Amino acid sequence: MKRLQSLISCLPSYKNESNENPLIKDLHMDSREVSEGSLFFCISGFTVDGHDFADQAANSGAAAIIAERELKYINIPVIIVRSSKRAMALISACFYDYPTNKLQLIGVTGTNGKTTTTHLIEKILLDNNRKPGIIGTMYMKYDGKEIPVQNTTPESLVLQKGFSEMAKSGVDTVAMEVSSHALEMGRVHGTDFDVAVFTNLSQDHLDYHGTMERYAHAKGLLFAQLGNGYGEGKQPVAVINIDDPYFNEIEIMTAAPIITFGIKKNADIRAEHVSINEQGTSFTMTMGNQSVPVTMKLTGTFSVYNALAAAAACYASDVPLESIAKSLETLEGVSGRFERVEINQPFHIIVDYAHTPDSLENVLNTIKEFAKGKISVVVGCGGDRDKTKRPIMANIAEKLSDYVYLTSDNPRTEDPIEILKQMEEGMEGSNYTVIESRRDAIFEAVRRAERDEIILIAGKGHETYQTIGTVNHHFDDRLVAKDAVEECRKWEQEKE
Ligand SMILES: CC(=O)N[C@H]1[C@@H](OP(=O)(O)OP(=O)(O)OC[C@H]2O[C@@H](n3ccc(=O)[nH]c3=O)[C@H](O)[C@@H]2O)O[C@H](CO)[C@@H](O)[C@@H]1O[C@H](C)C(=O)N[C@@H](C)C(=O)N[C@H](CCC(=O)O)C(=O)O
Ligand SMILES: Nc1ncnc2c1ncn2[C@@H]1O[C@H](COP(=O)(O)OP(=O)(O)OP(=O)(O)O)[C@@H](O)[C@H]1O
Ligand SMILES: N[C@H](CCC[C@H](N)C(=O)O)C(=O)O
Ligand SMILES: [Mg+2]
Repeated sequence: MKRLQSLISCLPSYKNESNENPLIKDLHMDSREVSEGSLFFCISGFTVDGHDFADQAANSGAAAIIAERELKYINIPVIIVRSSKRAMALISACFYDYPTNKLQLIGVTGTNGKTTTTHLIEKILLDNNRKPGIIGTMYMKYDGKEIPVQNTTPESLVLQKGFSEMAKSGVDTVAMEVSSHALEMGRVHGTDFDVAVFTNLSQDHLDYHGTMERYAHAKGLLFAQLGNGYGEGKQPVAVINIDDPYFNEIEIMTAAPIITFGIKKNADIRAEHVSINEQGTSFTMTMGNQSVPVTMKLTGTFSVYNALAAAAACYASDVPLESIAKSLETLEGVSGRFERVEINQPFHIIVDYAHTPDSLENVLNTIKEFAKGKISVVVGCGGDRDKTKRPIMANIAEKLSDYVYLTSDNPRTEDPIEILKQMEEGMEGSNYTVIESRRDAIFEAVRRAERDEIILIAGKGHETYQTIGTVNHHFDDRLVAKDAVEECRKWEQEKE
């Protein structure tokens, strides 16, 4: 708890016409959650304007309000700022006593591989007797708890509270995903990163960023803020994929020392003698004159990149290279990423979170390397998201497989049939079918599967819901695939 005046004194500028100095007990940006003594932030959102809920917040006991314009008929202090979101980030950090100064914080950004890399980092740290926390697409996780999150990178007040709880429970290092949306909207403003990791950049989120240049710039903001307001005696480090075409755009954004990683170019941490098979990958991880062999169960060249990114981040966080290699060897995999569904069926099912052109291409190319039979793909594209990736993803699925089932992902508020039509524009031949219901598409793919075929079910990975309209329905690709195999078995037995 802090007094209002002390909280607003952390802002670079504000207008306050009240002399009151109430005790602030909590921070809220949703009027429906406001309780007695809260500070309410009016955020002008994409759907509604939080300023319209100021009176509701005041009626629910808010002690003061932060807004971007004067508000009429409100009889609690209203502090005017230029950006409520940025002010919220700075005040949240202050309210929770700057928790990121007390933690080693590793931020991971890039189009693909963030969730995977943060989990690799978590594994390495756990094996090295550290107490890691994770924040990302799947959850906020620490001390045996998994707390659901609404966004990959939560809003600043959720984030700072999370850091604070983590620090209190003894977490020493946090690996978090930092999305381009969060960077652009200032959700991580006021957060003190020790290590910033760039995995890669390829097409996604053009609905939001407009162009690849703007998208790259947003990712670069993580590197621009690296070392700002830095805790004494600590040195920030940037970990950057040197093989990525956007390396220069990212590297130029920071004054911090850089550790590069890669396979093709001369990187600081690099993988040599890379060998990939169905069971996983093996390579030699080299840094300076140190070389360690690595064998891991994650497969595909993209997994080697994720391993190198995690290795470099952990190395920058004082974990020796040999320990890193050992931890990578015993990692089982990350939920919904290249996850196999095997219940003794004579073909294979892989569930993967590929929901961008690049990730789909990577996963299918990996599958092609060891496929003994046909490859089929069940794939859709999310609604209310980048429309331009839809035909591209469909085309990649067609080019790199034998048969495609175009289906729904999370249609959200869009018409699923319209999304499918846009995907279909990318198809050149006729080896595909359109089945709107994802469940029916998975069942059809399983029903038609031949011996040794590999069915890739792409796009939803670990998700346990499907968002149709604004409603989340329970849906888990892995469970539906199992149901399909079992149902097909029953049909076969009935036929005999
Ligand atoms: C486009 C976007 O980022 N939207 C985020 C935004 O929602 P919004 O602007 O629609 O909010 P709004 O409904 O207009 O509400 C505006 C304000 O009024 C308040 N309000 C609203 C109603 C009410 O009765 N009272 C009230 O006070 C709201 O709490 C809010 O403060 O603010 C919400 C609350 O924090 C976010 O959860 C929401 O993320 C949505 C779910 C989302 O899908 N975001 C995506 C685009 C995103 O951010 N994705 C990245 C990951 C990308 C990647 O994987 O690379 C992420 O970090 O999650
Ligand atoms: N380094 C990589 N390069 C390209 N594709 C990758 C890489 N790592 C993972 N992928 C693919 O991307 C999918 C998503 O991986 P992951 O969840 O780790 O990414 P993410 O960056 O966290 O995604 P999101 O933006 O949804 O949070 C994986 O299922 C895999 O298909
Ligand atoms: N973080 C990603 C998740 C996409 C997952 C996919 N299943 C979809 O719904 O499009 C996004 O917001 O674009
Ligand atoms: Mg993620």
